Amino acid sequence: MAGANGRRFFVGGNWKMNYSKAIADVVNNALNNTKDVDVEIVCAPPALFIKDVVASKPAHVQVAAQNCYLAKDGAFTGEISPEMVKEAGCAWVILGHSERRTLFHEDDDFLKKKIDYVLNKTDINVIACIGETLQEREAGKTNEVVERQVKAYQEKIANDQYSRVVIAYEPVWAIGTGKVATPQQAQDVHEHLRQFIGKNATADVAKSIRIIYGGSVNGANCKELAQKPDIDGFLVGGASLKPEFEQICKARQN
Ligand SMILES: O=C[C@H](O)COP(=O)(O)O
Repeated sequence: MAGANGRRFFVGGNWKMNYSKAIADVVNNALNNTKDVDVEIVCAPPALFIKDVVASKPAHVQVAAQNCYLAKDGAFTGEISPEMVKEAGCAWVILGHSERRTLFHEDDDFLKKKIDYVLNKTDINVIACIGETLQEREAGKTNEVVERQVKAYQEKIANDQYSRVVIAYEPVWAIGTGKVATPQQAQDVHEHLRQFIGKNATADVAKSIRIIYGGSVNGANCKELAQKPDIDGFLVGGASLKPEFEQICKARQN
């Protein structure tokens, strides 16, 4: 069921390079208490453990890969294909996380090819990440940077494919730092993005696309962020591995 604005609240848990049976148990226990909550929940464990999570997760929870390549198979050492992601039981893939952009040099051009492949060759949904660095924010370039990043994705998204895409705005300076964007800082960027996305698509797309926030979201700050009209959910790193993930999934309800 969608919220009053027509957009269903969405919470992703990006486990990054973290996994143990104990962590999976903690997350499953937290998520077992979210069955009756009107929220779309997606967990993204490391690729090697996707099948374990698919086998043990509560039924209402979906699974994502943290990354994928842009071919079905072949000589691409170390990569996994969208088709493999699908076969393992994922409905989603995260693309363009800032750690992929910074540490593994994935740029807008490469990411646009990836989203093109995923949307057109498979039925997997995409969490498409964007976000500015601290230097870019301090230079007053936040809107310019997120516009460039989102436009690259938009070049490959047809109007009827936006329902398969969630945009994750994750300011790099807020990721893993404990320095969360204020609700108003996040709202301002989300509102700007919604308008910008509409210009490159349609008014209906602007109204319906879900734009989620990521960067030091936790059980204590999630409620205030969730009250903002253009924040449609979260992409959570560290706190998605802890019992407080339950509170984050319930941020709109409590
Ligand atoms: O994908 C998640 C983001 O990188 C946020 O990570 P964090 O919640 O640990 O700051």
